[in-house]
Amino acid sequence: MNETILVLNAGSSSVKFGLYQAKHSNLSKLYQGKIEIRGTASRFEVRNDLGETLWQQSADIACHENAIELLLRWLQTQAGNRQPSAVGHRIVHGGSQFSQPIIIDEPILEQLFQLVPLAPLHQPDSLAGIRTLQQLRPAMRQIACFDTAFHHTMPDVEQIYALPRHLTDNGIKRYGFHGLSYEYIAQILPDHMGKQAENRIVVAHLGNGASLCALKGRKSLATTMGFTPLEGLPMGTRCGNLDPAVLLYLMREQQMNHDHLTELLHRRAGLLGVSGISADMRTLLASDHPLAKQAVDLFVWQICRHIGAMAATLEGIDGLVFTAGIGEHAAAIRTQICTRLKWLGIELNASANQANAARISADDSRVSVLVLPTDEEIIIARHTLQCITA
Ligand SMILES: Nc1ncnc2c1ncn2[C@@H]1O[C@H](COP(=O)(O)OP(=O)(O)O)[C@@H](O)[C@H]1O
Ligand SMILES: CC(=O)OP(=O)(O)O
Ligand SMILES: [Mg+2]
Repeated sequence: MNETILVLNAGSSSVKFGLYQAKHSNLSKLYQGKIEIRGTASRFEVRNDLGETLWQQSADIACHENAIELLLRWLQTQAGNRQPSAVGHRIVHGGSQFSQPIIIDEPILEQLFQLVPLAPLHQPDSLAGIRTLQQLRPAMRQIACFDTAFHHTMPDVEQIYALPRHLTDNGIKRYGFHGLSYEYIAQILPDHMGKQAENRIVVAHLGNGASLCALKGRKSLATTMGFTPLEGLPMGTRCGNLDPAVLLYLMREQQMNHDHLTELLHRRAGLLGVSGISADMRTLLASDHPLAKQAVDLFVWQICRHIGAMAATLEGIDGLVFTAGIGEHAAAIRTQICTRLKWLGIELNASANQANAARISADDSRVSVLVLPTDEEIIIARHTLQCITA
């Protein structure tokens, strides 16, 4: 058995990818990289198995399909005979139907298309990627790995909204997302915390999309995202929690229809909407504009509130883990969060935090605070390998 597996992780602001060589059940990484989709300021980066930068270029990329085409061209010219024989996709919404990775066929793809309205920033791009590959590489097996799957362990009270029963029965309930990232963190947590990993842990996945997950026994007990990746924290361009009556008001008083509201809540709100400057945390932190500061303040304020709620759900907190673009790199944001959460028993080690070290809590901190780079791609590669060898 010798397979080369390509992993595609379509995020809301990027396509991350990995190429892995599978020999029997062993996976070794060949390349990992990222295409940041920022129009004319887009960047394409590839690292080798040691994490060293192998390739960097700026690019003009308008959408995820452009990004995948660029990646396939790069693989064709640079990856020699290591061309992928299977591809694993991160699929953000699996609805009630999918709780396990699955080989994609036409009926499954049709079911996934029906979930597009439930993840408008992600699902269309991942599914377009699947269609592109079906056309360009028809022989390649394609596997779907779901962001929602990890949260199937959440208790019913966490999954339901206070809505009439028939709506819950129709699938209008809380699914949770970033599950492939939480699955990775849950797997590596014992390496950093030993037996404490089984205790009450809050993971903060803070990227362009942002959510929290309460882990107990390394399983998901609660999360901030719900029916769609719009609920919970404010994000790059998403509003997070909102009084639903705001929508009723906008529909009635400003004649906003479904398309206006989708655009407003998913693409024009969040850090971008509040600052009027950018959805990108790097830009906001570098700006001295008062509205950039207010957007960052709101982000931190809401994260702290929700970490408090997660700790209440867990009946205490023993560990806090930061991950994803902002969580892994923005020391200033971690400082602001941890300073406000001192009352929970969190003490930061300032120099470790500045260095993005794995453990950033002070030795006498009751709560361990960690920074753990996520790796959704390796989780997808493992699931993909299991699926094609099953
Ligand atoms: N060095 C950094 N400092 C602050 N924020 C950063 C840094 N690097 C990346 N980010 C932020 O991380 C976010 C993207 O996170 P990421 O997890 O890659 O997103 P996604 O997977 O949703 O596309 C952006 O808001 C970006 O500004
Ligand atoms: C679910 C989600 O918001 O994903 P991302 O953060 O990659 O956009
Ligand atoms: Mg992401």
